[in-house]
Amino acid sequence: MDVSGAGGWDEAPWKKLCAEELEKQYTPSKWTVRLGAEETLKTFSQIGSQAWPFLVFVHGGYWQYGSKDESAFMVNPLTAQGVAVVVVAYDIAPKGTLDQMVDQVARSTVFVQKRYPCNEGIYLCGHSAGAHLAAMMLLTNWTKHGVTPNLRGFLLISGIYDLEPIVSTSVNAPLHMTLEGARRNSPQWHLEAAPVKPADPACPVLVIVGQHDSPEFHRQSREFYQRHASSHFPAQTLCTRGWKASFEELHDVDHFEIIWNLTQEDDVLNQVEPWPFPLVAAIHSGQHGPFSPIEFEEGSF
Ligand SMILES: N[C@@H](CC(=O)c1ccccc1NC=O)C(=O)O
Repeated sequence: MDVSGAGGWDEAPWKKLCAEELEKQYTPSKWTVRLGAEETLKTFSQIGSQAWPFLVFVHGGYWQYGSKDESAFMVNPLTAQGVAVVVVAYDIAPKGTLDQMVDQVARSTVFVQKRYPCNEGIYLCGHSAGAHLAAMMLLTNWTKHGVTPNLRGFLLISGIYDLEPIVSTSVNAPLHMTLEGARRNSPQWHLEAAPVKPADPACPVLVIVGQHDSPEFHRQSREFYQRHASSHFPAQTLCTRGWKASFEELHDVDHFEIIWNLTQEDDVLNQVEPWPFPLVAAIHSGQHGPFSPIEFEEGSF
């Protein structure tokens, strides 16, 4: 078939247009009827940047088991109430080292900020080893990441904040942490060593432990939150470091029930009172959502 325009075909209509008119024809924003071109493009580019609150969840599993795919259990109660939920993937041991996992969670948080710059706050929530990784974000120097995430709250559930005791347990077999590596990745020790102050002093940090968590888990949470007379740590704690921290022992739950309960819409963690976060206001205002869960692989940005 002859498509050249020769051989009896009419000349293609667009060929009759001058360069300027052709340009206009192929610039859709010049044809909008309600908003101006610039405003339309700006509005459109923000469709994917809605002003939602984001809950970024970091799963536990002693840095060696668990995955994002098994850890989306809190998505429905939260998305139903207008909170976008991000379930973070990170390379567990033996593939990943503690340093890498900490960096991956930082980069995942930065991803959310860059992808959704209009977010109404990023709330970091972690369970167990995930609470440790989330807690490391309290001490992250964001300048090297090019953006400071809009962190508005931390929910640290049954976490470990001093990794030194872990070095002496079987948990360390696949982790290969040295004492130095353990300290480097211990938020409890960073509170003392690094002169990091909260970027937003109003950012609340809720440290939660289950009533039936072991005494060592209780001690870890309490001492991260606030110094006790018997503490062997240096003087700094979340409270003395200027964080708006609070501590909660959740009644009659163990290390696992404390997080299973997040699947329940009427669970205490999903209700107003123990959450000192503005997230609660967003959850209960009903002005957001419903939304789909957002999941992404670290490194996809
Ligand atoms: N091996 C551990 C399991 C464990 O600690 C765990 C399991 C699932 C999710 C979190 C866990 N702990 C910390 O990250 C245990 O037997 O208790």
